[in-house]
Amino acid sequence: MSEPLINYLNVEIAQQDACLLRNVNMQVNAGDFLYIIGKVGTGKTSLLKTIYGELSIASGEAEVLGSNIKSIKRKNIPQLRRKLGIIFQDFQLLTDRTVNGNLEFVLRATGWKDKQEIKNRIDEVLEQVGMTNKEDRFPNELSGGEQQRIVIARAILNSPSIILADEPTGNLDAETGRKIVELLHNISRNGASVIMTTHNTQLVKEFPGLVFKCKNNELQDATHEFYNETRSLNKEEHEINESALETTYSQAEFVSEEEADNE
Ligand SMILES: Nc1ncnc2c1ncn2[C@@H]1O[C@H](COP(=O)(O)OP(=O)(O)OP(=O)(O)O)[C@@H](O)[C@H]1O
Repeated sequence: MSEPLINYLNVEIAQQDACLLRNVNMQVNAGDFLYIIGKVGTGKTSLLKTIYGELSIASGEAEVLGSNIKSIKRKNIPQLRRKLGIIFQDFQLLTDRTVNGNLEFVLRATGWKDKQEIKNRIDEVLEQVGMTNKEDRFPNELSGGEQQRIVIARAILNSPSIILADEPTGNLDAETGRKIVELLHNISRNGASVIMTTHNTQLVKEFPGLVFKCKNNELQDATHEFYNETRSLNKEEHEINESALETTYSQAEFVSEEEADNE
């Protein structure tokens, strides 16, 4: 099997000397779809920041696309970031440019020169995110969901092998959020790895992936806990008939999620 795209070994992540996560062990392989969940302030965003070189790791060993994150030189960070697609919840499109202008800006900044190639690539990514015919719109002429699609289009322009999405559905209504996660899943099916932080456990259930939870200063593998549904049922519930079981389970799930959030 090929090397993981991201390999973290016993990494400690801190903000201003306050330890957020310790002993982080995380391997991300091509095509993985990985959710990072956890309560507010538990270090999800900080973890993503270490991947794109915005925050140094406090200790341990970390490699991202062959770069050693601990020893990487500041001048080499832009080069690493060009191989990543980064998506934030506040869209950060340039408001004084059209969709086309936003996408062209990134392509030119990353070395694209040929006018026709630029046009073709913009057409391709807009098609991929279902936004053809919107290239002349300014960001304020688009809905939140449409803006987020353009941000995703921008993130995939240079065919990154890793996409980092920090709460990409945070500002969107439930249905639009679903469509965005569906789109990210489709992109990962084409080979990119996606790492997405979220508070929306419903989406995590609906679109399965690997699940890591920031809790008690650790990054815990919660994948099994999420998808092994029978685990949250007690013995009595197993004895009731099948259709009642389904209803009971969705309630039990809801309660246990709330309990988890209230911990
Ligand atoms: N630049 C910074 N300087 C100092 N402390 C910071 C900085 N950024 C974040 N922190 C602190 O680090 C902790 C973790 O923040 P982080 O943004 O990683 O959490 P999170 O799990 O992503 O939270 P949320 O769910 O609210 O997005 C918080 O207590 C936060 O106040």
